[in-house]
Amino acid sequence: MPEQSGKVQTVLGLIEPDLLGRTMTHEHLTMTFECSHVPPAPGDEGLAAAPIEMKHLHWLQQNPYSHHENLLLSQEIEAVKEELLCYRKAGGGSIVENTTTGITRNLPVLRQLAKETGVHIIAGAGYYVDVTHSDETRKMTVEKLTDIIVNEVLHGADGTDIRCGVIGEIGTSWPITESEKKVLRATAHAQTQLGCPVIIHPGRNKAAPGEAIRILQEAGGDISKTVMSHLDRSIYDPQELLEFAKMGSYLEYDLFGTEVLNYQFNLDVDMLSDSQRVQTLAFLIREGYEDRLLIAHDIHTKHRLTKYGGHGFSHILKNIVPKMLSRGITQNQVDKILIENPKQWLTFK
Ligand SMILES: CCC(=O)NCCS(=O)(=O)O
Repeated sequence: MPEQSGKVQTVLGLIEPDLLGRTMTHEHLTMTFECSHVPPAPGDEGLAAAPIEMKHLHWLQQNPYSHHENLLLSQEIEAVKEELLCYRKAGGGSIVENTTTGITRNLPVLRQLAKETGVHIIAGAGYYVDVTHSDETRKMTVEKLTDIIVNEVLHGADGTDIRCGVIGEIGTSWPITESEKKVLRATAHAQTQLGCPVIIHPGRNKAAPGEAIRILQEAGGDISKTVMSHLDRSIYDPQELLEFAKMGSYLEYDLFGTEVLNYQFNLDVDMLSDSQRVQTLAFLIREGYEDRLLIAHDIHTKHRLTKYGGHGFSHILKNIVPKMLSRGITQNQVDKILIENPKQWLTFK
């Protein structure tokens, strides 16, 4: 039985699950997102190249992926540290940092932030979407990929002794590519060895979450210990959502704070507002899924930090929790979503 059994693995070492407290299960504290740059609309090239300023904020909030500098969250370590201190003051305890290979994971910075702020930080093992896979990664067998992921959890990643406490976010596109399928299978094999939590980033299509879960299932993964991220922009129809929920993964609404007219990555999607996210949580609770729900902000660009006029890491605790309570979700259910469910998911079997 690995030493992680019954514990949560943070970047500072193993902790008792009860120490986690309120937990955001999908955030980024340092990463780069140039792989997802969207060219600006004709005429907006000047805005896209201008420094971030108050007078451009509305444009930036609506076009976050067209501004190169905005994609470099890795430049904001001091601002993120300040945010984490505010998060603690607001009652936050832990954050799962989902940055995987391909989007500039920086484990020494995560360790430093955990030490300086007292927030428990759990780092992610594995690989982001295909477009970030190196030629070397693409050539690897499932066995080799499994070894690498297992090593990142048991011994440390990126040449450090800092150990990851979840596998993911494992990136998938739509359709899921051959290289991503191998990584999914390796994830399932590593999870079988380790009894650890897994978190998946689905492609931007309503069929994508189900397809990723099927691949994991066929490879022996433990779906009850797997989180499906980004449901906010993936499955809208209530019946289709319930069909997906029956597959048994955790259901994560992790784009709280993102309110946009046009979702740049898929213009067919009408992105949920925060009010609609709360309504969806209430719906899933009524349908019996309160033990499966998780929430977060998935901050991954500069403009969502308070330094740049964004909502920051405390938005859920300060604004969304009161809204949940005012819409018939009980304190006990809020605590399940923010404390108990993350604890169950993050504890190694
Ligand atoms: C690395 C951050 C990330 O993948 N965020 C998801 C953005 S979205 O696909 O849900 O728009």
